[in-house]
Amino acid sequence: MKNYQKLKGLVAATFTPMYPNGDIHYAVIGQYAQHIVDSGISGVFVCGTTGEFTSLTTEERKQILEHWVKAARGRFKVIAHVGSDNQRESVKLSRHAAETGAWGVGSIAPGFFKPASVRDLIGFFKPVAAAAPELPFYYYNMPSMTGVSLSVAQFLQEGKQEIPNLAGVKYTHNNLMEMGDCIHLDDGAFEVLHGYDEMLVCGLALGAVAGVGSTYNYSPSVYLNIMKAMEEGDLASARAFQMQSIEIVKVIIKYGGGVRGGKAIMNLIGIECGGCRLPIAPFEKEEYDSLRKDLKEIGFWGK
Ligand SMILES: CC(=O)N[C@@H]([C@@H](O)[C@H](O)[C@H](O)CO)[C@@H](O)CC(=O)C(=O)O
Repeated sequence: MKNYQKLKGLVAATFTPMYPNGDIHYAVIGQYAQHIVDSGISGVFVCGTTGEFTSLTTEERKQILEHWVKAARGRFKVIAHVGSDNQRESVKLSRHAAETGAWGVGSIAPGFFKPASVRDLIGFFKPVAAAAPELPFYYYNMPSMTGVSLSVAQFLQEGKQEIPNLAGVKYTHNNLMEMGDCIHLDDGAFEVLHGYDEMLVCGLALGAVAGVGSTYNYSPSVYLNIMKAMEEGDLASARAFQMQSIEIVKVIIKYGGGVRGGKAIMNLIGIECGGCRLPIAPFEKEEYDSLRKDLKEIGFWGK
């Protein structure tokens, strides 16, 4: 694996811009990338949950990644999510990510047929990571979606023996005890990327230094403020900013969660991400009016 600088700061889990008919609106990615630069975000995680990867074809995922790498122009790190229930598709995506010039790769566990053991999970990921041997590989742990609740610490320790480019884990779970364990495993040998935006302060308190999240796309300053306050040891301010994030997350939950609600907020801030693909329902005009009002009430647009 190449020598690389570990992740630090905010990594935005990107939305996939779409036209009203569901086709990918690739042209938006240039403007979106500039927004990422202007927001002070260090990287993007492309075609993950927020990017609706399960609703995209392999060819679309490749093209979306190519647009992001091109638009980034080295100004921020581009991590390709290459996960799939189909290991062979995942290998193809991983190889493509390396050829395209992605900075790193990540993969979620297969969730339909689930690995029964850590050994099986390692076996599943081994060729995927090996298809991009020079890039850091991150396990995307998200038991709420995959139903895979294997020990992450055990995966990291045993996985490192067989996956030389295993860099760490994108930890989207609220088991903070396990998360802390992973951060301190083998004297901090692994990167642990915090995954739940509404609890970022908890991950930072345990020693995480980077997070991957969907709400960073449209509220970067809230999270940059949390990071700054934590670095300065100003817990009261960090907590106050975290409460702002919680208010935002409460709003997106009301509108169907991070993908549906978040995409609608992106449209409201002027990055035309459009709607989601079914089975995520379209956003109605009246919902936009009500969302705008709810965001105003929590001071999203400023006082
Ligand atoms: C379950 C879920 O979608 N989690 C989000 C969070 O950013 C989430 O939207 C946020 O914490 C609000 O709950 C990210 O961890 C997902 C993510 O990184 C991705 O899109 O790959």
